[in-house]
Amino acid sequence: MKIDIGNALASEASPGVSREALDRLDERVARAHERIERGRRDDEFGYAALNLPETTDPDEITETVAPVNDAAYVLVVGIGGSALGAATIAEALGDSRILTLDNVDPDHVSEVLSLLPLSETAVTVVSRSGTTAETLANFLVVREAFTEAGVDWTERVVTVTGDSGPLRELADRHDLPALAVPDGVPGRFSALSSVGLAPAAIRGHDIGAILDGGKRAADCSPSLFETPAYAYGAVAYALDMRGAAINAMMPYAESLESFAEWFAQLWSESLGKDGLGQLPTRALGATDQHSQLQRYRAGPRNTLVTLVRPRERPDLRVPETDHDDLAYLSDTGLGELLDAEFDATEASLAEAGRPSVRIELDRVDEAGIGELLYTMEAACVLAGELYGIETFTQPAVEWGKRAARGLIGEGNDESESVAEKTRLVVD
Ligand SMILES: O=P(O)(O)OC[C@H]1O[C@H](O)[C@H](O)[C@@H](O)[C@@H]1O
Repeated sequence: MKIDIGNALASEASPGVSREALDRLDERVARAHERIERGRRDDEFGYAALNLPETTDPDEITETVAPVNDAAYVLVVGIGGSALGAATIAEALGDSRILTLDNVDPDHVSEVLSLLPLSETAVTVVSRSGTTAETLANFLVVREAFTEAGVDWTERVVTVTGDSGPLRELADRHDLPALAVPDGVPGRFSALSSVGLAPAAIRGHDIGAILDGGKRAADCSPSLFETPAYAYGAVAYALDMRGAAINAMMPYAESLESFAEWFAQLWSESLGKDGLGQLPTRALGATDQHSQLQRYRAGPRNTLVTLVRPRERPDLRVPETDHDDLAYLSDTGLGELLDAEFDATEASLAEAGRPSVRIELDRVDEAGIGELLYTMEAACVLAGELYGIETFTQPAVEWGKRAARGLIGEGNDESESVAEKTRLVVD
């Protein structure tokens, strides 16, 4: 994987970071690296996630899901870090038979359940805490749909959860295949564990190759000039400090659209603390080139655009035509056109002096997605060290989670403050 930070330099863009500032920042990166390595060595909470390519056992996952590996479809029931990694991997591998329920929208849940052939569907129900209301509510609905369809749900469900909690009790009571969420790994950093890999394993994908991709990125040296993950984390941090409060993640591949969603959780839950942190936004090239690019290039100077693409992709030729006006398209490929769009967007931003970073992976395949996920996680951990915040907690999200539980349950302090909210209603 290559990361090009040239268009984020102060000589090219505003906000931008000067070479001298980068050299100074590199000294802080070296100290942060030491801290990260210590955390990895001691398997400290959060830092342990960066060991997953080594510590995750792909055979254990494959063996545990074996009772359901005849499934034509997999339905992932989870939310946040318990869903986005699996969805990102499924999309990158081009597997549209892995579907995700990560919202409690009744119309959507009903539609998904009515479309799936349940007797040929495996369900992975995933919750680190085992208590998340959306996941457990969806699971109860899914379970009932199986029963109504005359399918024994206990034969179709795999659980992925912690050592205790309601989901673990359920797995024990019904003797369900159960995978453990590894200790010390927050949900948004768990893509390279059973959490992200179990659905792909059920569908017969080579999850070992995904982990091998992670290993390729895991050997970090203490300099941003040598480690792509650190280059990205350090530059994003430095640009934020200079006013780029928004980080627009813009992959040029449909197979990476969910990756941008996964990145948004990683970046915002990890770094949005103490009044700090970039707001990650999601875009897709070339589609959003025809909408959001206007704002990136001509709006406030507060946005870093992160452009991501594979260096190789299968192409699809554009047929020849006898229309003179379209002749320039003849004998090109859609992939070639997409690459030209990527280059044009990058140049357009540079021409207006707006910062961008280019991330290129070899291919969107098992190793490619493993490497990309790991690189962004390491970038995020590095950025957290530079900000000096607690990267691995999410107290603001937990508040909302408790309030929602209080509102539909017996009430609590958080749900009371919902009722006390000031209203100024216009009807
Ligand atoms: O895996 P669970 O315990 O069900 O949690 C699912 C999600 O819940 C919350 O929203 C957390 O802030 C997320 O980080 C987490 O990924």
